Amino acid sequence: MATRVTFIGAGNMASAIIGGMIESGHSPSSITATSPSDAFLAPVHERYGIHTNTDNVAAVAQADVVVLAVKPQIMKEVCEGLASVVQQRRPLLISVAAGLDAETLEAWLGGDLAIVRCMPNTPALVGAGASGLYANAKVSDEQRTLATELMEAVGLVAWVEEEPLLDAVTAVSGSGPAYFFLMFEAMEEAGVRLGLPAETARRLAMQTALGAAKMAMASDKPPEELRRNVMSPGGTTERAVSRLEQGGLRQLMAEAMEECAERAREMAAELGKR
Ligand SMILES: NC(=O)C1=CN([C@@H]2O[C@H](COP(=O)(O)OP(=O)(O)OC[C@H]3O[C@@H](n4cnc5c(N)ncnc54)[C@H](OP(=O)(O)O)[C@@H]3O)[C@@H](O)[C@H]2O)C=CC1
Ligand SMILES: O=C(O)[C@@H]1CCC=N1
Repeated sequence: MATRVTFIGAGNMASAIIGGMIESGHSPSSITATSPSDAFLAPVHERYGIHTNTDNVAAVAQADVVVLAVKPQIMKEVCEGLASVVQQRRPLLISVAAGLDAETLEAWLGGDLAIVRCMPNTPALVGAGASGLYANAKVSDEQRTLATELMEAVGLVAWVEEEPLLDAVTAVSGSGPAYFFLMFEAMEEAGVRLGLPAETARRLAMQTALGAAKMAMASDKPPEELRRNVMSPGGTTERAVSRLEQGGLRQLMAEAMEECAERAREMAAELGKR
């Protein structure tokens, strides 16, 4: 029988993973998603053909894997409500919440449980996600393989052996799509200022990002060399890149990502109080 996966929460991140799983051939009938509101679940059911349920406990009672995909701020309440069924059923638990550490989640769920923390990102929806995974000591090799298979169905998987590194993963890839979307906005606005129709500037910017990522992933050359190949001496790219360097792009990126990781640590401290 197919592995039965229940998502607690059916929002942006859960929908992205569910959409990617189905796209990669996972049977919709083995997936359940929960949310407090039937009105919210109806379109999810309609769109993906999965089971939906407003009752978290009933949905977990049938699950082999439970993906905790609610906002960190309500995770304590949700976990405490699930503790009894989880202790009985003992599924593999995968939390996608930013910040919250495995020890805290395990305590909220009644203790002594296999917990994988996963930091995915929304491009999972199109099978191009990037996830960092960390397993607590109770996760078996089979369960690690199961978590890997589940997340590889929607993109790249990288395991980290030290839990705090998940905050770095959050800064790179969990929040990362937003950095590129912001870059698209900025490139579109600048393209329009240079006279292009907005739609043309947007499509060119996105295709360029896709092409650059594909090319860099297929190449054995580091990004720096690929960049230098675009920069003809005395040419246009050199002028643009020097402006970005003078404007402090690298330092700005370092600071933004440090803030991101710091926020994950703050959230853990704020929410992890038991
Ligand atoms: N968005 C992203 O790019 C990423 C998010 N994450 C993590 O994913 C998690 C979810 O984020 P995101 O999907 O963006 O948030 P959303 O707000 O989009 O989704 C949260 C979902 O949880 C549902 N929910 C609320 N209360 C309950 C409950 N008691 N039981 C079951 N479901 C409930 C909400 O339903 P309703 O709307 O009806 O309240 C909603 O469907 C967070 O912990 C976040 O840190 C991780 C990586 C990337
Ligand atoms: O912004 C957030 O808190 C979540 C976690 C990573 C991406 N979105």
